Amino acid sequence: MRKLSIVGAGSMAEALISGIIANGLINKQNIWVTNRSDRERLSSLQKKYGICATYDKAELFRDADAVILAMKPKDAVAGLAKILPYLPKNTLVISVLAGLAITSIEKMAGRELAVVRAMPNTSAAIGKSATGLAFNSHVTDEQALLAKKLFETVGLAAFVEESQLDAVTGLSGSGPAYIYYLVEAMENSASEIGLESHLAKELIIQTLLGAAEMLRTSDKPSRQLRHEVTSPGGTTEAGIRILENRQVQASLIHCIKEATAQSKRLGRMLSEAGDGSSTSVVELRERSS
Ligand SMILES: NC(=O)C1=CN([C@@H]2O[C@H](COP(=O)(O)OP(=O)(O)OC[C@H]3O[C@@H](n4cnc5c(N)ncnc54)[C@H](O)[C@@H]3O)[C@@H](O)[C@H]2O)C=CC1
Ligand SMILES: O=C(O)[C@@H]1CCC=N1
Repeated sequence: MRKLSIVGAGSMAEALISGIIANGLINKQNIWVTNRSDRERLSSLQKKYGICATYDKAELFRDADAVILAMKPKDAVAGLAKILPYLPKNTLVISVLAGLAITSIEKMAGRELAVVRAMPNTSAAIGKSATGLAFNSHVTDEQALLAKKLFETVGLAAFVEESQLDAVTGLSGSGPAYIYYLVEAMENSASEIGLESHLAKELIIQTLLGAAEMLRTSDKPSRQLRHEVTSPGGTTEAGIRILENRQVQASLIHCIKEATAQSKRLGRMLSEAGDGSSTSVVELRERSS
């Protein structure tokens, strides 16, 4: 790829930039980035990665093979209205926005576009994202492979049907937050059970790494691995009984379903907003709560 342009310069954009550069997929001077107005943020990215930054849309998009959309969904409609008219005809559009359907992007552009919709997660920052990718019929085989390669620089990438992307968002897009939530609870318990916080953190991290590696390398299903930790009449059994009594597993399933539903709602809201409706993200959140 000769040139990649990124619209939005937040955490997801930075994670992708660092992965792409570390893997040498694109020369850093050919990666361009912009944001809404935070010049300081752009210049810090420029200094840190040696990439280019601009507010000039013609310069940003000139000869770009691909453009990554990486603003927040709430900024999508206004942001896209400003940039879509400047997109060169054959440029591949890659959106990482939660919920935003490929047809909504095409509708907002008012023309046919080659669009890849991707859902990575923040572990992209350390090359460990789990990314789902879908694309429309205007995307060539070469473009689809390029998009996959791009996300493979930041971890695992797999093609899915676009209809599955809300589920990917609810499961692995938001997934790191669920794990951090669990870790918060483990950390908070440490002081109550008499462990010093630094030691507790090391024990927690190693426990997570070990469990993740067991899941990755063992043929045994997660349920069996759990049973192997759980001695009859032992400590794990006593602890898990509390989780079962409080329906923690059912709550987690509910959590993932709700995140998936929110991705769908965001998609509908963005589609309506793109059509000129005045529904805001805040209104949507209120409606769904
Ligand atoms: N943070 C996460 O865990 C994940 C986020 N995503 C998606 O990535 C997108 C970005 O998320 P973050 O990086 O976390 O957000 P962020 O808030 O860190 O960054 C958003 C960036 O977009 C820029 N922006 C806003 N309006 C703009 C406009 N009109 N033109 C140009 N730039 C504009 C902002 O200045 C900011 O640099 C979201 O759509 C989110 O759904 C996807 C997967 C995981
Ligand atoms: O919370 C969100 O909406 C974004 C999408 C997936 C993770 N973070």
